[in-house]
Amino acid sequence: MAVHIHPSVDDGVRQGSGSFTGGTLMCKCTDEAIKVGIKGDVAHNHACGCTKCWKPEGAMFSVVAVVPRENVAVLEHGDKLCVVDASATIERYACKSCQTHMFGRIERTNHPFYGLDFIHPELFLESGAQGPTFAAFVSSVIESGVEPGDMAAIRTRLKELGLEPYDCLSPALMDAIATHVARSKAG
Ligand SMILES: N[C@@H](CCC(=O)N[C@@H](CSCO)C(=O)NCC(=O)O)C(=O)O
Ligand SMILES: [Zn+2]
Ligand SMILES: [Zn+2]
Repeated sequence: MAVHIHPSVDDGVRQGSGSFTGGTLMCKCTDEAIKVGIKGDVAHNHACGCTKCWKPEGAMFSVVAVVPRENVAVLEHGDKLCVVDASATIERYACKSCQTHMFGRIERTNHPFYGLDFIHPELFLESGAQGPTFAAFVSSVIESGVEPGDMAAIRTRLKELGLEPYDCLSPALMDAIATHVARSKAG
């Protein structure tokens, strides 16, 4: 079985230039496209198998990364943005016309990732942003209809691409979450 993860990684993961200074994300509309400016490079770029992250047509995984929220600015056609699910931890701002998610924002100030926005680097008009380095919420693709029996091949393919598969986030991010929780409890 040929396993397709995401069009931007299926031919091999492209590493970032290491000197990416930011760029513009554009939605898929051919007319009046939304543009969002991002300052600086992305961090923690990963393939995400969860049901909530935006994926291009036909992709099994999303590719999503974080940037400081103050580095995100809506440049054009922001009137076309709407929040997909206001009850979600990450409020994802999508284009009303083409459904592309432009950025996801956490408003809960006590959340471990408060201050970071989630974006999809494939929407950059420029190349050179950091590439994905792991795969998160891999088992969650089953919730989108993937056959449980296909999971072994999917995890093998992710490893082959250098995207270590995890069923939640990477150890570094899980440690960051646990550290935040421990410090909050310590008051
Ligand atoms: N099995 C669920 C998992 C959804 C989930 O918890 N997603 C994570 C990762 S998104 C980017 O890595 C998360 O933090 N979600 C918070 C939110 O989406 O608001 C499923 O697949 O739906
Ligand atoms: Zn659009
Ligand atoms: Zn996700």
